[in-house]
Amino acid sequence: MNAEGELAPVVQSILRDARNRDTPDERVSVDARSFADAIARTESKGEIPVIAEVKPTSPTTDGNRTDDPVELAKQMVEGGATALSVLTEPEHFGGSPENLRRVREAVDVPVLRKDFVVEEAQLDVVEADLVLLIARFVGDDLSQLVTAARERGFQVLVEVHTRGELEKATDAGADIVGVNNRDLGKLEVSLDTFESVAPEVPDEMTCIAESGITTTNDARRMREAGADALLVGSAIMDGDVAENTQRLVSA
Ligand SMILES: O=P(O)(O)OC[C@@H](O)[C@@H](O)c1c[nH]c2ccccc12
Repeated sequence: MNAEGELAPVVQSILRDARNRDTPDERVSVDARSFADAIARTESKGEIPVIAEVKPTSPTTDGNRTDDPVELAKQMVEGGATALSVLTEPEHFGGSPENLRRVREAVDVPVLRKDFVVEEAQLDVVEADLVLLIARFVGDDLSQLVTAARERGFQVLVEVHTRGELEKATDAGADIVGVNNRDLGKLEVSLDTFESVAPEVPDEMTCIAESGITTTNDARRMREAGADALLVGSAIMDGDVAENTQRLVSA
């Protein structure tokens, strides 16, 4: 069975849509805000680096948050977010490249583009300080795609879910990895995933715990397991965004 056959049907349709979307002819050239520096600034204040995610909805979320993404982003920064993640996937996450463009203009922290990038031309859709590449979806082209993204000036976050994928990420020269606690096959979340994969992450890599982090306990648990930063969407989007961010930053 190929990797796609093991994916939840909704994830298969997300990938199909991503491949069929139009891409620009011109390459982007990004002057990226340093993610490492942003982490260091947060650490020096004795706070937990949190990447707060502007995610209007998702296949595993009830409802759709329709507030202006720029307002949400500003509140996240006010709450102490080290960086922001902005969904650009329109069909299943209510995102857009325009949301990212506007958010990046309105804040001065690094901004991650959250989408399902599987081929080079998709990189040119919009500028961002970091771009996400999901090891499971990119397959054998990971190393080429990492290089193509860096040539454009992006910092690259490679997402993994297993030790095998971590090895692929390492082989592809990744220096920032995110361990996704969500299994994209079943869409189930378990924080055990990070605890099992993180010890294998080489020390010199920046290691991010992704998904399913809700409470201050979860945040501390991920830090103890070796997370340099936490990527949090739903728990921040649900309610007062500034307050939710602040709570996790000072967990
Ligand atoms: O809302 P959560 O459980 O805090 O998760 C945030 C983020 O990790 C999640 O949105 C995510 C992780 N990897 C992705 C890839 C594509 C889209 C979304 C994601």
